[in-house]
Amino acid sequence: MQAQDVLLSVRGLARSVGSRRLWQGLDLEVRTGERLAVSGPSGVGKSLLLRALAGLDALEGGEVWLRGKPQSEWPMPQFRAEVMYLLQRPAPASGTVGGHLAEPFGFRIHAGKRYEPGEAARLLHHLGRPPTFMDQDAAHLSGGEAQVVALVRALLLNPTVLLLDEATSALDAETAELAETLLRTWVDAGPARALIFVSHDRTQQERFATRIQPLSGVTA
Ligand SMILES: Nc1ncnc2c1ncn2[C@@H]1O[C@H](COP(=O)(O)OP(=O)(O)OP(=O)(O)O)[C@@H](O)[C@H]1O
Repeated sequence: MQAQDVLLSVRGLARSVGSRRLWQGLDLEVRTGERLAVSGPSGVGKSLLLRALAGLDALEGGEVWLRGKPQSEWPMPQFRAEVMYLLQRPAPASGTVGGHLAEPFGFRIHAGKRYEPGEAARLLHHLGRPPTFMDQDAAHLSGGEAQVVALVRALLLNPTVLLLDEATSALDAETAELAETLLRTWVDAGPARALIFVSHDRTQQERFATRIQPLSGVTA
């Protein structure tokens, strides 16, 4: 593999909460085509690691790199358009599902992208949602439906790296596997895509990950 295959990496990352040091000297990287699982016991800092990778929390030590350039040198909106973080409980949305999916295409940072309703419908269909789902009230979705919408919204925006923080945890087993198929296809379609995910479901980790990185194993 070439150095340019590395899409996202961290070097020497440190994080404390209060007086407790969670990790320091943490190194990690994800390359084109990878589906990296970050594993570890509750409270080890998996979510905080994904938040650091996404540029959502200030770094205490170390540096995050995207495609060979430090996070600090990226305009943050552009960085966040390339490194997208999906959390377990997506923020409440308003309007219809279709409107919510189309909304970010009106943001300046996504100006070069075009909303394709047909593609949105195809992805929703793959995840078992009927055509009428587009007209449903986005504010009153179930936990699993909200995860489906968040996932489809992210895929439509086509980032470079997707960070999934228990982002399929509310889905039934069948839909979770359909989501994995969709994500696998998305990563493989490239040319330069990868994802990092956190899941408490050990069978999902083993089934879906191309590599598993134990967080405790990288703590200095
Ligand atoms: N904003 C915060 N302020 C203070 N402590 C925090 C904050 N966010 C997280 N923590 C603490 O940091 C530690 C790591 O949290 P994090 O959510 O990253 O763990 P995790 O490994 O994802 O856990 P889980 O598997 O239970 O989701 C926990 O002990 C948590 O209580």
